[in-house]
Amino acid sequence: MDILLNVLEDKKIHQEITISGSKSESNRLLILQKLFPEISIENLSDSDDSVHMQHALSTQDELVDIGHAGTAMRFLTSYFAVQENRETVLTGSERMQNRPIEILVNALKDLGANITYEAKEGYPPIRIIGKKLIKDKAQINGNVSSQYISSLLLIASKLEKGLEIELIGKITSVPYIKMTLSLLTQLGIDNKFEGNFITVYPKKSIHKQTVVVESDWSSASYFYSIIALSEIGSEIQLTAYKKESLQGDSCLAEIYNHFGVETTFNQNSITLKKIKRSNTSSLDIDLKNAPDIAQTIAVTCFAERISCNLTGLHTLKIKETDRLVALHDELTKLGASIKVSDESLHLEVSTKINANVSIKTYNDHRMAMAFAPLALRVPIQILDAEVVTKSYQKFWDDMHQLGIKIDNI
Ligand SMILES: O=C(O)C1=C[C@@H](OP(=O)(O)O)[C@@H](O)[C@H](O)C1
Ligand SMILES: C=C(OP(=O)(O)O)C(=O)O
Repeated sequence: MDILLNVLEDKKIHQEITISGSKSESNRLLILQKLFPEISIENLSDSDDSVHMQHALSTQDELVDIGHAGTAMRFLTSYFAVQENRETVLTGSERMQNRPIEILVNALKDLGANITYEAKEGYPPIRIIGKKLIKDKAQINGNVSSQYISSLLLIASKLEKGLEIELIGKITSVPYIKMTLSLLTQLGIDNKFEGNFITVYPKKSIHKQTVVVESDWSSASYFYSIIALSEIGSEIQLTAYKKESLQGDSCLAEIYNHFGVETTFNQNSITLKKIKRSNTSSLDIDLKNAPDIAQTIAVTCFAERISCNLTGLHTLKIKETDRLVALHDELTKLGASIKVSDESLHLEVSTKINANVSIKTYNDHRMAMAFAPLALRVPIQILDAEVVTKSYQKFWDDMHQLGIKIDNI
């Protein structure tokens, strides 16, 4: 489905939007619920990635296909490794078969797991013969994806002696590791993170409890961008959010101050308000702790004529697409002057934004959603717009609710 977003004429926005639960929290809790049936979950994410996770956890089929869902691929690798008497072939989309998994597989094999590659060494599909793991110490490289670490942490309390993990090298996407540990703590599973060592203590069962998932902050980023581009006085209220978030992307509230967007925390929601024109001409932001909002910020800077230097982006090359190349190519079509390296992006101030450009999305939900706010400036075409469902089912309905007229092309 290719679509045209017409220019939003009335840029004074006043709307309320409800966003579904965080896909990161949801996919952790779905694994934990399978290990500890005492857990009930509220405000679960309705994303494709969480649907894939639920399906994978309920089927008895040998072949489990998780589509594009990185968290499902990584978290289920450890989960199936400890399912005794079960053999699983875990696979995903063509892109998933090119997203590396070797670091996690090696750590699990060191713990005693039986995992082999069905095709390319180091990549899905993988064959997992579930068994009891008896070792309690692992080492893992922390610089490629934090999901490998969260994956081990999620099963750790069910190992006989728990697990001590030594993280080697620099650690990336740390808030996602802390999210995993905070959820364990909330459930009553003891753990500690000191220096480069994380320990999770064994736990057989927990108290019956309900966990309410906070709504997804990465999804909120597109509304931050829209408010940044809107008229002064515009407001969007988003539910259900809280100040003490487990999600690292809640740093949006601070970052978007630079664009004149103020965040107010209400009881169960946030209000984003455009309070002033941005007086920033250049931004320098390290996003190693919040890689998923890099595309949103780059597009906001381009539209707001702010130059930016985004660093800490080394994980972007192995996400749904190579996001650095995708951003470079699509922003260039719009008239941007942009340079990327393997871990950074530098954008100069552009004098104009080309209209009616077709944005390719490369099977990446965030490419479609990050470019959508440009409809506050120029008409823009988004190709394969249905990709958004990976994380945000009703994204285009919500854009329509804001007043953006959308035509199929
Ligand atoms: O653990 C998680 O839920 C996630 C961790 C991050 O991945 P990396 O650790 O690979 O950067 C993030 O980009 C992804 O969208 C979700
Ligand atoms: C990188 C992402 O997801 P995953 O790695 O879980 O596929 C994302 O949602 O931006």
